[in-house]
Amino acid sequence: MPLLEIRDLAITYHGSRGDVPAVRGVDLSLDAGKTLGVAGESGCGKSTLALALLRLLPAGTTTTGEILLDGEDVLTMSWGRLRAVRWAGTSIVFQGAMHSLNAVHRVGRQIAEPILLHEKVSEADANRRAIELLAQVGLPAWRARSYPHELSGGQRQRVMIAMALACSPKLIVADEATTALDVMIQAQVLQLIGRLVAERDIGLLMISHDLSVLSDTCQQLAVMYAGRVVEYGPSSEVFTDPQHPYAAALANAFPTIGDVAARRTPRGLGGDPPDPTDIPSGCPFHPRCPVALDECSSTEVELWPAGPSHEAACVRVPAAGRTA
Ligand SMILES: Nc1ncnc2c1ncn2[C@@H]1O[C@H](COP(=O)(O)OP(=O)(O)OP(=O)(O)O)[C@@H](O)[C@H]1O
Repeated sequence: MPLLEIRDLAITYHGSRGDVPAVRGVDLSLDAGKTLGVAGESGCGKSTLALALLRLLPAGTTTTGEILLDGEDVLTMSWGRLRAVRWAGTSIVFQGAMHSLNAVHRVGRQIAEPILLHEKVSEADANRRAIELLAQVGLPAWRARSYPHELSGGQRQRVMIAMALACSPKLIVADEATTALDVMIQAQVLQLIGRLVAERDIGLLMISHDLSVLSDTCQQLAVMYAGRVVEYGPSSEVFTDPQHPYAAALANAFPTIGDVAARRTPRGLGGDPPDPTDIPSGCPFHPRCPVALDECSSTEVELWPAGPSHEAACVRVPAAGRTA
C-alpha cells in the first residue's frame, strides 16, 4: 500500500470572485521513503494541494475525492485523529520560516513543543531531543537558546526542518521550502532534506515552481497546470524528455548548471496561466501552446501513458501510448 494516495482530488474555493476550482481531479501516489516533486507556475494549485493533505484549507472550501495516508482518508477522519496525524503522520515545511516561527520564543523550545504536545515525555527529554534534532540539521546545541531573528535565513529553514522531524512523521510536505534562500544555501538545505528523508524512510512531497530543483531532489515528478496534473513520471524522464509542451516549457524556463557554464539563456515561458474562474475550453494550455492543434481548443485529454511509468495529458503523445 502506498504511504500517500491521492484519488480524484478536487478543491474549490468560494471567494468574492465566485467559485475558484483550484485543484481539478488530481491522482498521485507516493511510497514510504520515496520523493515526489510537484511543479507548476504560480496559481496552478500546488499550495492548495499541500494544505489539503492536512485539512488546513479555509472553512467553506469544497474538497472531494480521497487523500489516503497509510490507507486512512484524511478528508473524513475525526478531528481527534487528525490532530494525531498532524506532526506525527504528516508535517509541512513552508517557505519563509520567519513567518512560521514564533518570534518571541527560543527555537529550542519551539522544536520541543510538538514533542511535548504529542508524546508522553518530560520537558528535559523533549529539550534533549530538540538539541539532537538541531545537530541533525547541522546546528550546534547552543543555537537552541537563539531567537528566530538571531538566525540566518538558511538556519531558520533548518530549524523548520528540525521541527518537521520532531515527531518522526511518515510524510513531509515541503512547500517552496528553499525558494527564498540563495543558491548555495538552497543546495545545502535540499541535500539535507534528501539525506534525512532517506535515512528515516520518510516520504517527501516537495512543491516548487522550479522543475530543475525538483528534478535534483525527487525521484518522481508531477507537473500541474490549471489545477490538473498534466505530466507524471520518473524525474529523469519528465525533466530531460518532457512529453507535455507545458512541462517542456517549464523544464526550459530555468537555467541548468550547464546553461550557466555555457552562458546560454533559457527560453522564457510566454503568457500567463489562466484565471481559474475562467479556464479555457479544451486543453487549458492551448492558448499558450506553441504546438497546439485545432482539436486542442475543444478536447481536454486525460493523462495517458507516455512510457512504461510515465503519463502525459496531451493529444500529441504518440497514439501507441494511448489506452483509449
Ligand atoms: N482562500 C482562497 N480563496 C479563493 N481563491 C484562492 C484561495 N487560495 C488560493 N486561491 C486561488 O486558487 C488558485 C491556486 O492557488 P495556489 O496557492 O494553490 O497556487 P500555487 O500553485 O501554490 O501558487 P503559488 O506558487 O503562487 O503559491 C489561485 O488562483 C489562487 O488565487
